[in-house]
Amino acid sequence: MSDVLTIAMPKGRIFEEAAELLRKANFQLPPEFDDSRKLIIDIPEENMRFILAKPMDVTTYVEYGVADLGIAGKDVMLEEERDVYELLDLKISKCYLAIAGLPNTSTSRVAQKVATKYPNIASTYFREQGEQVEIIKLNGSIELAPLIGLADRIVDIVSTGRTLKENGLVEMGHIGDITSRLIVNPVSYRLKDERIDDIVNRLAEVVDQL
Ligand SMILES: Nc1ncnc2c1ncn2[C@@H]1O[C@H](COP(=O)(O)OP(=O)(O)OP(=O)(O)O)[C@@H](O)[C@H]1O
Ligand SMILES: O=P(O)(O)OC[C@H]1O[C@H](OP(=O)(O)OP(=O)(O)O)[C@H](O)[C@@H]1O
Repeated sequence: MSDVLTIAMPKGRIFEEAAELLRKANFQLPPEFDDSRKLIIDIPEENMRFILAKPMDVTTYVEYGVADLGIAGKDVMLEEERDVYELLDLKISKCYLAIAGLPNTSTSRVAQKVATKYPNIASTYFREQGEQVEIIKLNGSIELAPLIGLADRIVDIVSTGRTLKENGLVEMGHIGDITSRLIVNPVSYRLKDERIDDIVNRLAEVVDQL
């Protein structure tokens, strides 16, 4: 098993679409893959090991080389800025990063508060806009912040727009489109390039048909 290839899979909402993509590309994933609390799943037939990680941590496992490959949202890549290469846009888990707030929120006041799960993306964005803001890091339910006066605006993921709508918030800017990407550790790519290219080609064929 020395040349086993380790792939970091994000648990949560990306998992199902990623697993479907892998199966369409003919990776033989057992039923326990989707229905287990195990965090390490070996697939000897493919000489592969899958580790199941929090979506925000996938780039960390890949940067440190404990996973050769990983599937990560572009949002996580932008936020974490880890030393990994992006190999393929898997075009799954589509959403976008937006700025939002209550209607009629003024943007003129200096040092407005911005709540987000993505402090690096948010500070880069506002710096580029020449706006001075105070970033408040939250771990979820970001839309709550402007409703209770913790922040003036938020930077968060929008998918259907339902969460913004049901909380009376409006979009005030678009930061970027997000999909999940196949990423690789640079050293793994040098050492295992043939196997990795084969995986990329198998997945690319499926992605092209999406
Ligand atoms: N509506 C959405 N909201 C959040 N993330 C989405 C959405 N649609 C797609 N994504 C993608 O899914 C990833 C987040 O997945 P998920 O929500 O399972 O993890 P999480 O935010 O770490 O969740 P939790 O902390 O609640 O476990 C994001 O990095 C993004 O790329
Ligand atoms: O546009 P929508 O389809 O409504 O999706 C967007 C919402 O989904 C995510 O939250 P999530 O469900 O991950 O919960 P969280 O607030 O705990 O992060 C995101 O942070 C938004 O709140």
